[in-house]
Parts: sequence; structure tokens; C-alpha cells
Amino acid sequence: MFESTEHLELFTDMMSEGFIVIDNNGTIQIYNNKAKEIFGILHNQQISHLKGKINDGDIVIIGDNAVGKDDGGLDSESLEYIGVRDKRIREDDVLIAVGAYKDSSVKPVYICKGSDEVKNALKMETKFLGIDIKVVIDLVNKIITIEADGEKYSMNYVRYIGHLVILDRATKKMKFYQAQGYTARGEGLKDILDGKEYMAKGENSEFLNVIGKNVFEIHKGCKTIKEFYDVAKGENISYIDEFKEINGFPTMCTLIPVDKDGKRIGAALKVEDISEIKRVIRERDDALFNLEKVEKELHEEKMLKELFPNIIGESKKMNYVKKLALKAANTNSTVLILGESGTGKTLIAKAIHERSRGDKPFVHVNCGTIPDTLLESELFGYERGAFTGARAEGKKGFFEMANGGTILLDEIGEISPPLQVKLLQVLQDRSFYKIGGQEKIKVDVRVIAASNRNLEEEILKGNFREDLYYRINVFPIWIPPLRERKEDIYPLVEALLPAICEKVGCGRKTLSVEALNMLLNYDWPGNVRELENILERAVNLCDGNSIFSKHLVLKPNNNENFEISDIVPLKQSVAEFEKDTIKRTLKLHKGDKKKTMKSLGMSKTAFYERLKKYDIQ
Ligand SMILES: Nc1ncnc2c1ncn2[C@@H]1O[C@H](COP(=O)(O)OP(=O)(O)OP(=O)(O)O)[C@@H](O)[C@H]1O
Repeated sequence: MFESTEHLELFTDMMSEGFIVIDNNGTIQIYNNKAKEIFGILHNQQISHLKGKINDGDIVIIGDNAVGKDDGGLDSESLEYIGVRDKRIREDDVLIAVGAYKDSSVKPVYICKGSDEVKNALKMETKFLGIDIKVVIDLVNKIITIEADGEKYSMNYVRYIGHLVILDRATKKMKFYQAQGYTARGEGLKDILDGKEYMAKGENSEFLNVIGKNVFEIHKGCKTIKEFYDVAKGENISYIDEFKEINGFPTMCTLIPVDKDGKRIGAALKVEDISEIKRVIRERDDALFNLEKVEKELHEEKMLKELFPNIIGESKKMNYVKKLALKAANTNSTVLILGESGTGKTLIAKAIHERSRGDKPFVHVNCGTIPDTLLESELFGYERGAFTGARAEGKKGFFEMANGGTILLDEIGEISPPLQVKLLQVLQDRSFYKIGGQEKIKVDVRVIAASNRNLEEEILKGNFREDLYYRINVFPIWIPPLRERKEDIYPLVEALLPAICEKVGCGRKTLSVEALNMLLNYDWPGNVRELENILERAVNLCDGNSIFSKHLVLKPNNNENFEISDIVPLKQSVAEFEKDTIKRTLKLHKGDKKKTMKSLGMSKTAFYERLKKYDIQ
């Protein structure tokens, strides 16, 4: 085709771009050094091995980021050669496998994961037939590294690649490793495992003579090369500097037809390696993506803070609760708020109501404090003369009062089984009968249920109906205890202290560092409510402007950091303890003073005297 090919070769080898010319049969006429470099055909700079082929018993190490893609067609048949017979392995999977070639006495070691299961990297470390082997498929930095007895063989890739190292079984020395340009050399994973001879590398390597070969032999199954060939055959396509992929390498190509005497005699392709540019672009894209993610998160946090100004705390866990609350506010579904006592269940329920039906009534029913005999009439109301002691004019129930708005059924786990059945009916069709009533009352009420009990456990114990549980558990929100989000303590103190000082009617007080440390080290069994109480007590106890640890009355068993400065007069400690115990026992007995006195073993006079002394209502 060209008379002076020698000169042409000389000139084209000086070019800084790859240059390939084929004739109209697809036979390579010119393939300059740069093109060989781009496609990995020049490989005398690498770790050496001789030419050869795989033998029975050889140790095979494979790292493949997408089985069957750009790895020379690795398939189940090739994997069987090393004893891997696993129908779960699919095309596109990320695979690391080590085995002995055609030696059924040796069990292979492998891991295979779906491409969506591997986030950043797949790794395997093993001792195989006495050799320390480590394989890492790093999907972030796009590099596969195979290490055998400390010797490393790495392969960078752009999209997909299959890496392979073969060790001689007898000497345990490397006899083949995969390197760029395997498509051009016809040394894909399948070729090698099928027993095809491979070329030498490093000092023993000879140049792969590509001149005179068919272009498809060097560049198998590649769209750009097919186009190149079509142009050489006579098609009229040409372009300048277009992004193309050849043998899996990102390149920038210029394609021109070569005509002589008005007849197509071939085509020329100029190729620029842009894998480095691609890598930089990818790094930039990753950085931009991360930046966008951070910005989005910051924006989201700011938005949540603005949407729920009363809910203090920006810990990850609390922001997640706020996100759920926002989602719940945008639906009409029944919401179940779970969490220990004092974590803010009522607060969240109110926030959901305010963002969804804020202009309508919000009715908070504490099912735990209303005696069971009364709860039914409180919830559903009664007609006049429904029972003795009923008001003559009858009464609207909480459901009716909440019509259009929200009803919060707090401590739902406390409701008795017969009432649970009635509640289930209301939740099913949002209608009910008043006690003694004939007329079905329909309401449009959003139900929010809350509980600090583990309702699933209550179901197992037979205390809570399973069908009611499923009815209320449509949109569950769990509020983590304060001890699991201690980063919220400081913002809570910052927000609560000024309000408490105002309520108590004193000037502003601040928390000393040691006092804050004490709060951070505490376990918070009573959560935010306990924090509020402790701060209020501290504000009352401290005369100056600074609250010190001695002003913080924490539950003794948790107060591990008890120091000299924490000591308060015994009389004061006893008084605090007495007050606390009476209040908690009263709460346990739902305000029943008789039962409280009895449980505490106190006389009536002593009990009422303490109630007065400690101003307990
Ligand atoms: N994240 C928060 N930001 C500000 N205040 C909070 C927060 N969480 C709780 N609180 C305050 O703590 C106190 C207890 O909260 P709330 O009554 O909502 O808890 P609860 O989980 O419903 O308690 P219980 O189960 O005992 O009824 C309230 O005064 C509430 O305002």
C-alpha cells in the first residue's frame, strides 16, 4: 500500500499520539510505538517472566471487578479449571478466586459479591498451599492488586478488568502475571486458562509484531475498530478528536479515510491516551459529588432546624427523627412514637400535628393516668343518662373533640384489652358510638400513638393485641435515649437554662465546665425530662451565676464522678431524696395518695407534712 513504509515508521514512531493505519482488508500497515504503549503492547519495562503456558497444578490467583466484562470472557468453564463450581456466580459480579489449575485434590478459596453489594473494596487474605496471598479490588481508586509472598502485581483500570497471576506449583515462583494490553496480545483470562501460550514480559520480552496482522486480532470486539475497518472498506465516516473507547481504554480519536486515485485503500486512526485526564476528571467529579453531598446535608440540617425550632438537638440520630417527623407530617397515616420516658415523644407528636393539621385541635390523652373505667367514656363520650353519675347533658369524647385534628394516645400500652378492641374498630373505620348512643359518629382524626413500653414484648406477654399493634405501627418513629446522643446535651442545656431561669424568676445562670462534664458523664435514665428537672433544681440551689457540679443532684448510682466539691449538707441530700422518692411513688400509683403512703410506710400526718414541705401537688 505504501511504498516507503520504513520512513513512515520512523516518522510515526516520533509522534506523541498513537497512529494506526490499516488497508482495505483490515490488515495493519502502521502501528507506531505510542499506539503500542497506549494499548500495552510495549512491555519491556515490567517485572520479567518467560513465555510459556499454564500447567496442571499451577496456582492461579484471579481478581476481577466484573466477571465476563473486559476480562477476555472469563466464564464458569474457565473457573472450573481451578475448582470453582458455583452457580451463584453471575456476570458482572466482583470476584476474587485462588485455586490450583486442574487439580481436584486442592479446594479453591474464593469470594464473590454482586456489584451493588461492594461499596469501596473487596479484599481477601489467605494462605494457599503455603503461600501468603492478598488480593484487593479497590473500586474507589480503580486498582486491583494481587500480592503473592510479598510480591505485588497491580493493574489500574478505567471500567472493567480481569487481573491474573499464575505461580509455578513446584517452585512457587510467578510464571505469568496479567498486564495492560492483554486484549492486543490475546492473553485474556479465558485464553490463558484455556492453555493458550503467553508472551514473555520484561527483559525477556519480544515486541509483539502487529504489522501484517488483522486489526481485529489486536483489538477484539471493539466498536471503534469496527468503524475504523468500515471506513477502510469504503464507508464515508470521518471525525476529529472524538472520545472513543478502545480495548477498554478511554481515548480521543481522529479517523480519516485514505484514498488513492479516487479509490479507498485504507484508513488512518490517530489515538490520544486520555486515561490520565479521565482519572483527573473522575477525581474532580468525586470531589464535586462529595461537596454536593455535604452541602445537601448542611442544607437539610438547616432546614430541619428551621422546621422544628422547638426540637433541640442536631445529632445524627435526632436529625433522623426530625426527618421521619417531617415525612409523617406529609401523610395522614397513623404514627407510632416509641422511646423511653422523657425522650420527647409528646414534643414530636405536637410537632407533627403543627406541620400537618396545626390550625385544628390537638388532643393529648394520657391513657396511663386515666382509670380504665373512665377511659372509654373519655375517649368516645356518652349520651345523656348513659350511666349513673353521668352529666345530664351527655359529653363529647376526645375523638370527637379532636375532629379535623390530631389525637395523641399516649401510653397506649396501658389500655386494657377490652378497650383495645374498641379502639381497633375506631382505627379501622374512623367511626364509633358514644356510650349509650345509637348514632354512629364519623370523625376525621389523625391518630398518633406513643409508648415507652416494648409493645412487641407486651404482645408476647398477652397484654397487647397484635392486630391493634399492626394498625398503629403504620409509621413508626423511635426516639433514641439521651445517653445515645450525648452531643445533644450541650445544645439542650443552652436552650433550656434561660427558659428555666425565667420560669424560676432569677437572673441568667450558666453552667461551669465541670458541671457540664458531669452531665456528659451521666446516664440519663429519665432523659430530657430529667435534664430539665436537674437544671431547675440546680438553678434553685445555686445563689451565684454559675452552676457547679455540687448543684447538680444526679441519681447516686450513676454519680461516679463524685468529688469533694460535690458534697452538700446531708440534710439537703436527704430532703432531695425524700422529695424525689415521694414524687416518683405518687406517679407510679397514678396520683393515688393512699397507695403511695402505704408503699412508703408513712403515717398520714408525716405524708401530708412532706407534701406541703416539698410543694408536691
Ligand atoms: N429534643 C428536645 N428538645 C427540647 N425539649 C425536649 C426535647 N425532648 C424532650 N424535651 C422536653 O422534655 C420533656 C419531656 O418530653 P416529652 O413529654 O415529650 O417526653 P415523652 O417521651 O412524651 O415522656 P413520657 O413518655 O414520660 O410521656 C418536655 O418538657 C419536653 O419539652
